[in-house]
Amino acid sequence: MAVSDYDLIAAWKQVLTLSKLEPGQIVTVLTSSTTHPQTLSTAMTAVSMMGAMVNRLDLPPVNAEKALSRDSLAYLGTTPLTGNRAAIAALKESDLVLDLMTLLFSPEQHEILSTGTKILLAVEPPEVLVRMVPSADDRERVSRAARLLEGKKEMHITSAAGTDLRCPLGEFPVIQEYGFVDQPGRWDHWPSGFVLTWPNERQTNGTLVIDRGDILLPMKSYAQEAIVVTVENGFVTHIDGGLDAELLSEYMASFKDPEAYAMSHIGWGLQPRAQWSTLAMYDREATIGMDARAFEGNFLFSFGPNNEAGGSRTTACHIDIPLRRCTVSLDGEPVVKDGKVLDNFSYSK
Ligand SMILES: O=c1ccc(O)c[nH]1
Repeated sequence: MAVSDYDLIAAWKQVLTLSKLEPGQIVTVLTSSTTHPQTLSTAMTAVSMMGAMVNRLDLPPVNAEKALSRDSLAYLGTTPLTGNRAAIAALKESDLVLDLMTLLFSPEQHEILSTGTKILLAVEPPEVLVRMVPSADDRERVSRAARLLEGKKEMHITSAAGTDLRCPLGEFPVIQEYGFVDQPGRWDHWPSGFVLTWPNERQTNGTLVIDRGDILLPMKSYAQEAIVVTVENGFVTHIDGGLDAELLSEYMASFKDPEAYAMSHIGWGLQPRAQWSTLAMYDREATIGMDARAFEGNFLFSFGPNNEAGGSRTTACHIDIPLRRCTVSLDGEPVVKDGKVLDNFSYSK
């Protein structure tokens, strides 16, 4: 559904206000060849309307010779910033970077954040941005879930489909994604609405069953039949099933990188305006699938990098898989039951 400039400018002003943008601050909008023109023009207009100074830094796309997909989250690590001292210097000097290109999981992103620069990723289509424009309620919902996760020793995930995975916790921080950057040095992603952390390195054991209807990203497909994934000491050792399992296996194997099989982030969805069914309404390349990552009550797990959380794994292969109908327990206490965020923590729309 098309969006008017008026509505998208209003959405940008809401996000920038929640991100505490001040008059006179410097904002750099980071773009590349896939940046949506309306997202770009309305971002620059909204920043100027709020009295901040706006730059645009346009960088050429990279990885074409390596990536098997045009999804900006499918091939990670090297970005147009890699080795680009002048561009990195400009972003470090900015108070806020609006990333309309995708730096996520890049080492350079951390270097820039460490100077206090805030980075907000926004690459979904305009109507998805407007539908899930973040709110203070989103932050409240996610931060309450984060407080539940802080300090816990184990996340145990089960499902009727057969998932039974134990993830010892404590080595990595809890990360909140609620769609705006209200603290210096914070990164966030608009749209989002989930809490995540990483399991202790090499300590996850058990089985993950990707059931019929669960979503594979960046494939952006709904599994047609169950895929059974075995995890031993933090790494995937078996991927069994039919064609979907074969496609996932072959894709991961194409990276020829053992780190691709490592457990990456785990957590659960908390965005009531995100829907499991949305992905079925879009062409594969029209979205990066944030509805799938954020719909309320999912169990979102991933394989591959952990540099986002301070780890050393920067593998280019990054798989995100949100499961429906799981029970997620923290030190024996369920926070999500059969895909429903528990009443004491559920949130009105
Ligand atoms: O916002 C995101 C997007 C992808 C991902 O793996 C984590 N967070």
